[in-house]
Amino acid sequence: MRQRITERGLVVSCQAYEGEPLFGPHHMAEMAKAAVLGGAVGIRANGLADIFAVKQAVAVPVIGLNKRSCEGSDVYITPTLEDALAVHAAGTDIIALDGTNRPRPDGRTLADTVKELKRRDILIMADISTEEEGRYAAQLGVDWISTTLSGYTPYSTQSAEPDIALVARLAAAVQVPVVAEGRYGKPEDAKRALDAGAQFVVIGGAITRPQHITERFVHAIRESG
Ligand SMILES: CC(=O)N[C@H](C=O)[C@@H](O)[C@H](O)[C@H](O)COP(=O)(O)O
Repeated sequence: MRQRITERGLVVSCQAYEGEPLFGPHHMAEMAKAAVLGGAVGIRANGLADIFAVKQAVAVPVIGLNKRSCEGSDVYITPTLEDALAVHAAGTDIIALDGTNRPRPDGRTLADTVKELKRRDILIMADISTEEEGRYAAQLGVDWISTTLSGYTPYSTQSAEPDIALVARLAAAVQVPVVAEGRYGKPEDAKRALDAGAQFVVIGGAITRPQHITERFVHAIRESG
């Protein structure tokens, strides 16, 4: 039985890139266990092997995606219907996919893709970058709208800070639950996003990428010294 995330709270995104010390399903599954011990209400995981391992390791719902760059398309978060079905087959509870209306590598529109997944009763989180994209994805019938891509498309707000204003605008505009994601580095920002109307906040690097956490401390020490 695939699980929904019904609670308000924190979801931890456990992702490492190839070449990083923590890359690999074993490390990500252990990271997920640690996140759940800390109170996470869900885990976000990338890649089929990581999704499978994380599902075995924790009982909370898992949001799965498959990041893949494809020639001729800027869409890389679960870019095709085939990717989405593979993520589903790996056991994920919720599929995260690019929720923008940009051309997709398989030639399907976002609407076609959502329709096919909904026909199979699959839970979908749409990763969007603007209010307009969020409104459109909500209209298509996705289950969550996440601000994941704000700052990562050339036409969205560019900032080093999380886009809490977008969370607030979406929460007022759509009936679908809104997720705050992207550049949440401080607990007080996560709290502000929930106060702005997010159902939950997804935090990645600030919790699960020790090399970046270390770098932040090292820079702060250098600046002060
Ligand atoms: C833009 C994009 O590709 N975001 C990815 C989505 O899965 C991940 O690289 C992020 O780590 C995740 O969204 C959490 O964000 P942050 O690591 O900033 O807390």
